[in-house]
Amino acid sequence: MLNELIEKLKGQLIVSCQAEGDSPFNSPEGVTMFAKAAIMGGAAAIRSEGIEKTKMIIEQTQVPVIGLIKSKFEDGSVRITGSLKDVKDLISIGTHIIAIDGTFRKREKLTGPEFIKKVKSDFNCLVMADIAKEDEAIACAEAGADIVSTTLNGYTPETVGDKIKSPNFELVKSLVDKIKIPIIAEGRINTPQDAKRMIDLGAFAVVVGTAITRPHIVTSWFVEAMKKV
Ligand SMILES: CC(=O)N[C@H](C=O)[C@@H](O)[C@H](O)[C@H](O)COP(=O)(O)O
Repeated sequence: MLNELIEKLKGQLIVSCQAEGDSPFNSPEGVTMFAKAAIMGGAAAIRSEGIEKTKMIIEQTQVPVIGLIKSKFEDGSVRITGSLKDVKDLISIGTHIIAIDGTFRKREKLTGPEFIKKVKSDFNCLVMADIAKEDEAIACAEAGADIVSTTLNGYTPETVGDKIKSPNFELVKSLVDKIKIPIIAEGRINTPQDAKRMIDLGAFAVVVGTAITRPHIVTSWFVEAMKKV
Protein backbone atom coordinates (compact mmCIF):
# COMPACT_ATOMS: atom_id res chain seq x y z
CA MET A 1 0.00 0.00 0.00
CA LEU A 2 1.21 3.45 -0.90
CA ASN A 3 2.17 5.92 1.77
CA GLU A 4 -0.56 8.55 2.22
CA LEU A 5 1.72 11.47 1.46
CA ILE A 6 3.00 9.84 -1.72
CA GLU A 7 -0.55 8.96 -2.79
CA LYS A 8 -1.37 12.68 -2.80
CA LEU A 9 1.23 13.27 -5.52
CA LYS A 10 -0.45 10.99 -8.06
CA GLY A 11 -0.90 12.72 -11.40
CA GLN A 12 0.44 15.96 -9.96
CA LEU A 13 3.07 18.53 -10.84
CA ILE A 14 6.05 18.91 -8.50
CA VAL A 15 8.06 22.08 -9.01
CA SER A 16 11.79 22.04 -8.35
CA CYS A 17 12.72 25.41 -6.85
CA GLN A 18 16.48 25.57 -6.96
CA ALA A 19 18.89 28.43 -7.53
CA GLU A 20 22.64 28.41 -7.72
CA GLY A 21 25.65 30.54 -8.65
CA ASP A 22 24.89 34.11 -9.66
CA SER A 23 21.13 33.59 -9.90
CA PRO A 24 19.35 36.54 -8.24
CA PHE A 25 17.09 33.93 -6.62
CA ASN A 26 19.98 32.15 -4.91
CA SER A 27 18.79 32.60 -1.32
CA PRO A 28 16.23 30.96 0.97
CA GLU A 29 13.90 33.95 0.34
CA GLY A 30 14.38 33.71 -3.44
CA VAL A 31 13.50 30.03 -3.77
CA THR A 32 10.69 30.34 -1.22
CA MET A 33 9.02 33.00 -3.39
CA PHE A 34 9.24 30.60 -6.32
CA ALA A 35 7.74 27.83 -4.19
CA LYS A 36 4.81 30.02 -3.17
CA ALA A 37 4.17 31.03 -6.79
CA ALA A 38 4.36 27.38 -7.89
CA ILE A 39 1.80 26.38 -5.26
CA MET A 40 -0.50 29.23 -6.36
CA GLY A 41 -0.34 27.74 -9.85
CA GLY A 42 -1.30 24.27 -8.65
CA ALA A 43 1.96 22.50 -7.80
CA ALA A 44 1.30 19.69 -5.32
CA ALA A 45 4.83 19.51 -3.94
CA ILE A 46 8.16 21.28 -4.08
CA ARG A 47 11.65 19.90 -4.67
CA SER A 48 14.37 21.90 -2.96
CA GLU A 49 18.16 21.87 -2.57
CA GLY A 50 20.16 22.89 0.52
CA ILE A 51 19.33 22.98 4.21
CA GLU A 52 18.56 26.68 4.68
CA LYS A 53 16.48 26.95 1.52
CA THR A 54 14.57 23.72 2.19
CA LYS A 55 13.94 24.75 5.80
CA MET A 56 12.39 28.05 4.79
CA ILE A 57 10.21 26.42 2.12
CA ILE A 58 8.97 23.85 4.67
CA GLU A 59 8.24 26.58 7.21
CA GLN A 60 6.42 28.87 4.81
CA THR A 61 4.37 26.45 2.71
CA GLN A 62 1.86 23.66 3.38
CA VAL A 63 2.81 21.12 0.72
CA PRO A 64 5.20 18.14 0.89
CA VAL A 65 8.81 19.07 0.25
CA ILE A 66 11.32 16.75 -1.41
CA GLY A 67 14.70 17.82 -0.08
CA LEU A 68 18.22 17.15 -1.24
CA ILE A 69 21.77 18.31 -0.80
CA LYS A 70 23.90 18.52 -3.92
CA SER A 71 27.61 17.85 -4.04
CA LYS A 72 30.00 16.49 -6.64
CA PHE A 73 31.70 13.21 -7.35
CA GLU A 74 35.45 13.32 -8.04
CA ASP A 75 34.87 13.57 -11.80
CA GLY A 76 32.80 16.71 -11.26
CA SER A 77 29.43 15.11 -11.99
CA VAL A 78 26.48 15.90 -9.74
CA ARG A 79 25.79 13.83 -6.62
CA ILE A 80 22.49 14.11 -4.78
CA THR A 81 22.40 13.64 -0.99
CA GLY A 82 25.55 11.55 -0.82
CA SER A 83 26.24 11.21 2.90
CA LEU A 84 24.41 10.00 5.98
CA LYS A 85 25.06 13.40 7.56
CA ASP A 86 23.16 15.06 4.69
CA VAL A 87 20.27 12.63 5.25
CA LYS A 88 20.22 13.38 8.98
CA ASP A 89 20.35 17.12 8.38
CA LEU A 90 17.40 16.94 5.96
CA ILE A 91 15.38 14.81 8.38
CA SER A 92 16.15 17.22 11.24
CA ILE A 93 14.40 20.11 9.44
CA GLY A 94 11.28 18.07 8.73
CA THR A 95 11.87 17.23 5.05
CA HIS A 96 8.97 15.06 3.91
CA ILE A 97 10.80 13.03 1.26
CA ILE A 98 14.59 12.71 0.96
CA ALA A 99 15.96 12.59 -2.61
CA ILE A 100 19.02 10.33 -2.75
CA ASP A 101 21.44 9.56 -5.55
CA GLY A 102 20.45 6.09 -6.71
CA THR A 103 23.23 5.61 -9.24
CA PHE A 104 25.82 2.86 -8.85
CA ARG A 105 28.56 5.42 -8.17
CA LYS A 106 30.04 4.84 -4.71
CA ARG A 107 29.75 7.21 -1.79
CA GLU A 108 30.77 6.30 1.76
CA LYS A 109 31.83 2.97 0.16
CA LEU A 110 28.25 2.18 -0.88
CA THR A 111 26.46 2.22 -4.23
CA GLY A 112 23.20 4.18 -4.45
CA PRO A 113 20.97 1.14 -3.86
CA GLU A 114 23.18 -0.01 -0.93
CA PHE A 115 23.11 3.48 0.55
CA ILE A 116 19.32 3.66 0.18
CA LYS A 117 18.96 0.27 1.88
CA LYS A 118 21.00 1.60 4.82
CA VAL A 119 19.00 4.84 5.01
CA LYS A 120 15.71 2.91 4.96
CA SER A 121 16.86 0.64 7.77
CA ASP A 122 18.48 3.37 9.91
CA PHE A 123 15.84 6.11 9.56
CA ASN A 124 12.11 6.32 9.34
CA CYS A 125 11.87 8.42 6.18
CA LEU A 126 10.53 8.39 2.64
CA VAL A 127 13.16 8.11 -0.09
CA MET A 128 13.06 9.23 -3.71
CA ALA A 129 15.82 7.47 -5.64
CA ASP A 130 17.30 9.75 -8.30
CA ILE A 131 18.55 7.45 -11.03
CA ALA A 132 20.19 7.74 -14.44
CA LYS A 133 19.60 4.25 -15.89
CA GLU A 134 17.10 1.42 -15.80
CA ASP A 135 19.25 -1.09 -13.89
CA GLU A 136 19.84 1.50 -11.17
CA ALA A 137 16.10 2.10 -10.90
CA ILE A 138 15.38 -1.62 -10.52
CA ALA A 139 18.09 -1.99 -7.86
CA CYS A 140 16.84 1.06 -5.94
CA ALA A 141 13.27 -0.26 -5.93
CA GLU A 142 14.57 -3.59 -4.61
CA ALA A 143 16.60 -1.73 -1.98
CA GLY A 144 13.43 -0.19 -0.56
CA ALA A 145 13.18 3.22 -2.24
CA ASP A 146 9.64 4.61 -2.05
CA ILE A 147 9.77 6.42 -5.41
CA VAL A 148 12.13 6.43 -8.40
CA SER A 149 12.81 9.58 -10.38
CA THR A 150 14.68 9.93 -13.68
CA THR A 151 16.52 13.03 -12.40
CA LEU A 152 20.06 11.98 -13.27
CA ASN A 153 19.52 10.56 -16.75
CA GLY A 154 21.88 12.49 -18.99
CA TYR A 155 23.98 13.78 -16.11
CA THR A 156 26.23 10.80 -15.25
CA PRO A 157 29.34 9.88 -17.27
CA GLU A 158 27.56 6.74 -18.50
CA THR A 159 24.40 8.52 -19.65
CA VAL A 160 25.77 11.84 -20.82
CA GLY A 161 24.94 10.75 -24.38
CA ASP A 162 21.26 10.60 -23.38
CA LYS A 163 21.34 14.32 -22.65
CA ILE A 164 19.40 15.27 -25.67
CA LYS A 165 17.29 18.38 -25.54
CA SER A 166 14.07 16.51 -24.98
CA PRO A 167 13.03 14.51 -21.92
CA ASN A 168 13.69 10.75 -21.93
CA PHE A 169 10.21 9.40 -22.68
CA GLU A 170 11.55 5.93 -23.52
CA LEU A 171 13.23 5.54 -20.13
CA VAL A 172 10.06 6.55 -18.28
CA LYS A 173 7.92 4.16 -20.32
CA SER A 174 10.30 1.30 -19.73
CA LEU A 175 10.51 1.96 -15.97
CA VAL A 176 6.72 2.15 -15.71
CA ASP A 177 6.46 -1.25 -17.42
CA LYS A 178 9.07 -2.92 -15.21
CA ILE A 179 8.87 -1.36 -11.75
CA LYS A 180 6.00 -1.48 -9.28
CA ILE A 181 6.79 1.61 -7.18
CA PRO A 182 5.84 5.12 -8.45
CA ILE A 183 8.00 6.42 -11.30
CA ILE A 184 8.46 10.16 -11.43
CA ALA A 185 9.44 11.79 -14.71
CA GLU A 186 12.11 14.44 -14.20
CA GLY A 187 14.66 16.17 -16.36
CA ARG A 188 14.30 18.51 -19.34
CA ILE A 189 10.50 18.55 -19.18
CA ASN A 190 10.11 22.05 -20.53
CA THR A 191 6.55 22.23 -21.83
CA PRO A 192 3.06 21.40 -20.49
CA GLN A 193 2.67 19.03 -23.44
CA ASP A 194 5.75 17.02 -22.46
CA ALA A 195 4.51 16.84 -18.85
CA LYS A 196 1.13 15.53 -20.03
CA ARG A 197 2.81 12.98 -22.29
CA MET A 198 4.77 11.66 -19.30
CA ILE A 199 1.53 11.20 -17.34
CA ASP A 200 -0.03 9.46 -20.35
CA LEU A 201 2.97 7.11 -20.45
CA GLY A 202 2.25 6.14 -16.86
CA ALA A 203 4.48 8.48 -14.86
CA PHE A 204 3.13 8.81 -11.33
CA ALA A 205 3.98 12.54 -11.23
CA VAL A 206 6.19 15.02 -13.05
CA VAL A 207 8.96 17.25 -11.71
CA VAL A 208 9.66 20.47 -13.59
CA GLY A 209 12.51 22.77 -12.60
CA THR A 210 14.29 24.99 -15.10
CA ALA A 211 11.27 25.86 -17.27
CA ILE A 212 9.52 27.33 -14.23
CA THR A 213 12.21 28.43 -11.80
CA ARG A 214 15.33 29.36 -13.78
CA PRO A 215 14.13 32.44 -15.67
CA HIS A 216 17.62 33.36 -16.84
CA ILE A 217 17.84 30.04 -18.70
CA VAL A 218 14.33 30.34 -20.12
CA THR A 219 15.23 33.84 -21.32
CA SER A 220 18.30 32.48 -23.09
CA TRP A 221 16.12 29.93 -24.94
CA PHE A 222 14.19 32.82 -26.48
CA VAL A 223 17.31 34.88 -27.20
CA GLU A 224 19.07 31.96 -28.91
CA ALA A 225 16.00 31.02 -30.94
CA MET A 226 15.70 34.59 -32.20
CA LYS A 227 19.31 34.61 -33.40
CA LYS A 228 18.73 31.67 -35.72
CA VAL A 229 18.53 32.55 -39.40
C1 LIG B 1 20.85 17.04 -12.89
C2 LIG B 1 20.49 17.88 -11.70
O1 LIG B 1 21.34 18.41 -11.05
N1 LIG B 1 19.17 18.00 -11.45
C3 LIG B 1 18.71 18.77 -10.35
C4 LIG B 1 18.07 17.91 -9.38
O2 LIG B 1 17.60 18.22 -8.35
C5 LIG B 1 17.97 20.04 -10.70
O3 LIG B 1 18.98 20.98 -11.02
C6 LIG B 1 16.95 20.01 -11.85
O4 LIG B 1 16.47 21.32 -12.03
C7 LIG B 1 15.76 19.10 -11.60
O5 LIG B 1 16.17 17.77 -11.68
C8 LIG B 1 14.60 19.30 -12.60
O6 LIG B 1 15.05 19.16 -13.90
P1 LIG B 1 14.80 20.30 -15.00
O7 LIG B 1 15.46 21.53 -14.47
O8 LIG B 1 15.48 19.79 -16.26
O9 LIG B 1 13.31 20.48 -15.16
